[in-house]
Amino acid sequence: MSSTVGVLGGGKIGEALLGGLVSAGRDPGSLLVVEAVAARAAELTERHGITAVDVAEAARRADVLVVAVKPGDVPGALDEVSQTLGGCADRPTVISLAAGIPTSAIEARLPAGVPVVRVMPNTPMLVGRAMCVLSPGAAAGDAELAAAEELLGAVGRTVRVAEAQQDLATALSGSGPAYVFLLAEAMIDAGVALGLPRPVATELVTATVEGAGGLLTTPGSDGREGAAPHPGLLREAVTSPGGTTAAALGSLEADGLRAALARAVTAARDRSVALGEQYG
Ligand SMILES: NC(=O)C1=CN([C@@H]2O[C@H](COP(=O)(O)OP(=O)(O)OC[C@H]3O[C@@H](n4cnc5c(N)ncnc54)[C@H](OP(=O)(O)O)[C@@H]3O)[C@@H](O)[C@H]2O)C=CC1
Ligand SMILES: O=C(O)[C@@H]1CCC=N1
Repeated sequence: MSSTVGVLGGGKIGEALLGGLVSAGRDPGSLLVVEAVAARAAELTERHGITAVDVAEAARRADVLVVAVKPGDVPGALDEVSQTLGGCADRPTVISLAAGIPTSAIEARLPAGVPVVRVMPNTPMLVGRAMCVLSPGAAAGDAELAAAEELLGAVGRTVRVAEAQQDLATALSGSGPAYVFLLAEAMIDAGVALGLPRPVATELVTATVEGAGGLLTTPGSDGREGAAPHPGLLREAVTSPGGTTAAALGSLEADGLRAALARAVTAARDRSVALGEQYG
């Protein structure tokens, strides 16, 4: 029998996890959601066949309790969990998806010894293509970390990092899908501005992003066997001498795209640190 997973917060990332797990074949009967907005809870129940419960029931029944509320709501949600867990012999592993909040701050609000794993996921989880970055807290051993990896491995890839690197992981893979969506949106708008019908521009760009992602993740696609594809080599393969791509890349470099991205990732990293200081 599969373990019971309770998710606190049925928002964007909570649904990406729940929906991704159901799509990956998990029994919806093993999934609980605690959602503050009743209409949203009903929507999730209807859409994914999962069960909406209150926080006390989730804390009592879940083997794994996933915290998927906004960073500012984490202290309040953990206090509610803690009240229930105080009277429970069996305690779940707590997986926190909240940006910025250190495991030490989560542990401090829970009964002593509750294992905590900090995870930075991303929304491609909904379609089984998440990047989940994991760091164990003080009371999480190999068994809890392996269980978290097994759970999240069903909806994408997992990687372990030292907790000190979580804010940077948040800036790259947590927020990263939004950078790609912005790029896609801007490309579509440019195509429309130059005369393509929007549906055609959208199909061209989305297929291009998907295809480029396929090259980036297919070993040997840059002509080198046995090594991870290098983005620079893949870009060179598109760039004919004196051609259209060189003209476009020259324009992007002149407009400072690389520096803009570096500043954006730094801003996201700094914001993650600040969220931890504010709510941790
Ligand atoms: N969205 C993303 O791509 C990612 C998000 N995260 C992290 O996941 C967390 C959630 O983000 P996201 O899903 O985008 O946020 P959302 O606001 O979409 O979802 C949070 C949901 O939780 C509800 N909620 C608030 N407090 C409680 C509570 N005590 N019990 C039950 N439900 C509650 C909120 O209701 P209400 O609206 O009424 O407050 C809301 O519906 C954040 O900590 C974020 O840092 C991590 C990686 C990626
Ligand atoms: O924007 C945020 O704060 C969250 C964390 C990473 C992605 N979304």
